[in-house]
Amino acid sequence: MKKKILITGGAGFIGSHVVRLFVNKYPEYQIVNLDALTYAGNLENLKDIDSKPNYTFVKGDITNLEFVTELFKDFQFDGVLHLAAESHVDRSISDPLAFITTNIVGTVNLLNAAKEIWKDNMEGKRFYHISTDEVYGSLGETGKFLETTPYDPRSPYSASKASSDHLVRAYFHTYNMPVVLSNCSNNYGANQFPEKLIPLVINNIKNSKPLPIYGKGENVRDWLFVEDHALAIDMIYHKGKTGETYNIGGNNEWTNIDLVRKLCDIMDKKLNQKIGTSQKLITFVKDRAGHDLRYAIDATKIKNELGWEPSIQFEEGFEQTIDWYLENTNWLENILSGDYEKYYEQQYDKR
Ligand SMILES: Cc1cn([C@H]2C[C@H](O)[C@@H](COP(=O)(O)OP(=O)(O)O[C@H]3O[C@H](CO)[C@@H](O)[C@H](O)[C@H]3O)O2)c(=O)[nH]c1=O
Repeated sequence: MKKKILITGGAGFIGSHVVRLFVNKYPEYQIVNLDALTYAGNLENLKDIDSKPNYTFVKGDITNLEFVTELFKDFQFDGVLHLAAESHVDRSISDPLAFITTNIVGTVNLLNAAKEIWKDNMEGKRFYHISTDEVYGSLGETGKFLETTPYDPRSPYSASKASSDHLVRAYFHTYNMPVVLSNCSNNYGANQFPEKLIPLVINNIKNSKPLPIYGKGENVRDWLFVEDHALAIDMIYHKGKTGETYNIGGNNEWTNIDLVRKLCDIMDKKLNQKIGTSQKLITFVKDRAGHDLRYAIDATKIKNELGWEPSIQFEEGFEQTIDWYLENTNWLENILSGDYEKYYEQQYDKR
């Protein structure tokens, strides 16, 4: 019988790349994509694979325990890759409760449902929790996050993810749940909702709108191509050690202002504009509350134990990403027809 794998949040940004990889690479698995299709989830992201025989989509909310319990009973999953989450830091500042509910309660619902169907035999089962490097807090100008770095989350978003990480580990220690975790740095690539820095800047340049830079733009992020993240997830799901955590990063640090300037120059070339045109749109705005200064990942463990390292050079991935957003204007228009415009105006008004 085919192994049944549940991927939560599969219609979202990172989730859609993981679903595509698993559906194409593992015809011997039945992949079930569970997604609530909130503002950032979009089935258009998966239209190339949605008629494959080993793929099933289920619309549903992980915060609904009854629904989750029934789903696990019906499908009897062998494995879970849990990516469903509220993920935008700014939204967590205006509405923390949504993050607590989805990221913490939602994770516990999945853990409980898996525990229930696996209680007699955990052999060959796996619960993989996909998380963020933001749980480690903020670095100064030097140093990197290791798997042993103490947790120090500073936004409602990162606190909710830290909490869910702790709960997943608690289920490992208390109930012997066969768990594995990973914490990844900032991702870029196709399908990312344009509230995040890179697609937001691309979209705003296209529409000659201001490019809001929080504070002085000196905050540093470590950028990883999303398809490389999906490959790391595949490796960890299949080869990671039970109970372990793996940090994933791009070894590719940029200050926000340098990244945005680079993006502006590439966009000018692509739009046949004079170099410097897009940079004029850069607007320094009030800083994000509690804005973490720097994230950087030490990805030695995953390299040494599993042989993973980023395969796509930043220049190549970045160019590919920009082209994707320029070519997929319908995707941008469709996803923006939801609540984004309203949200964006509210964020911007506050500054
Ligand atoms: C949206 C926006 C962001 N920024 C800044 C804030 C951050 O320092 C940097 C990137 O912002 P964001 O794209 O929102 O991403 P960030 O807060 O780093 O968090 C991302 O990366 C995390 C991993 O580090 C993920 O866990 C989060 O889900 C993901 O949203 O750019 C601006 O200066 N202006 C903006 O308009």
